[in-house]
Amino acid sequence: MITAQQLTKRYGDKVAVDGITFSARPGQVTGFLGPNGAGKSTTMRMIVGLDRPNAGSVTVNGKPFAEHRAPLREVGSLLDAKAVHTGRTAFDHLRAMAATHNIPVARVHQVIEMTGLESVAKKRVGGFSLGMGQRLGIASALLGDPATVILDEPVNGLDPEGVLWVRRLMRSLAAEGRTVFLSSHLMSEMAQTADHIVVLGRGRIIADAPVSEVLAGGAATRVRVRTPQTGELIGLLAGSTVQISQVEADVLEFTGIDSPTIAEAALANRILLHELTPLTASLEEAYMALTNDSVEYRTEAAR
Ligand SMILES: Nc1ncnc2c1ncn2[C@@H]1O[C@H](COP(=O)(O)OP(=O)(O)OP(=O)(O)O)[C@@H](O)[C@H]1O
Repeated sequence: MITAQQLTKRYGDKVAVDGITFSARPGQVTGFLGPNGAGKSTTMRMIVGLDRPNAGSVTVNGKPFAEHRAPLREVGSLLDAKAVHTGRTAFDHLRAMAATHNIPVARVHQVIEMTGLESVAKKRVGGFSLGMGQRLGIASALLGDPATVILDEPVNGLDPEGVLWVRRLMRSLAAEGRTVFLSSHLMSEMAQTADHIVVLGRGRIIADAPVSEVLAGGAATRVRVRTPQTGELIGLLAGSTVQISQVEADVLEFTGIDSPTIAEAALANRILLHELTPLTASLEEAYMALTNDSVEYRTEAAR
């Protein structure tokens, strides 16, 4: 369980994390989403005691991270996959970590197997690909068999098979009753992995809800209508709460009105419809709608 209350971090004048309150619960995968610079990494660093909050607090399994006697057994984290001594082999790296916490070597073998690193365990970490580095980072995070797992962008650099593997692993860790907290700037990835998401924008929480709710509430649903009588249908339905855009000569897209209402109005006015399709917003669209005003750096094209 992770519980943050009014958690705040400033760097000089910059407020990186602005009084956020949220929790990540056992048995669930909680996705921590936000555009670049939103404050995700800073929050994660505070959770594991690498950064000190200026105000507020955050606890893991009921205590601040630093107060746990054997933190690796409570919280496993992957914050920077490159922060590994590159001259060591993967096995030696894990064995050295295990030794600091009296974790038996048998567990080192177990996590190597769990993360598919058997064939490279005796190779130097310096020669690892990004994907292997991520696997090693995840192996390190799981070493202490922790109740809470925190991973910053865990699928970064992984190929599609690796992405699928991480997704399944995260689901299985949550199914075992662990708290799984993952960050990403991609909603599409979280949609398939997380039960609950917390969305951050410019250091503040802009959504904290089950994935299904964010999808339903994030963006207005559109309806696509194909009709040879576009002019008549526009004349009939255009109003202050209904927006209509003409997509093709005979295709309109409506927002602010649902498909049964359009069908009934068309029937009553003898307007022929060739197609009537509700277009539910994708999670990606819902996320874009949510974070639209909170992107710190934006390319000209996306403005
Ligand atoms: N050590 C630091 N000194 C000064 N500013 C910092 C420092 N670390 C982070 N920041 C600033 O705080 C804000 C939040 O950064 P953070 O890395 O937490 O965001 P993020 O959501 O993890 O982004 P990304 O997805 O790019 O990793 C950014 O504006 C960043 O420039």
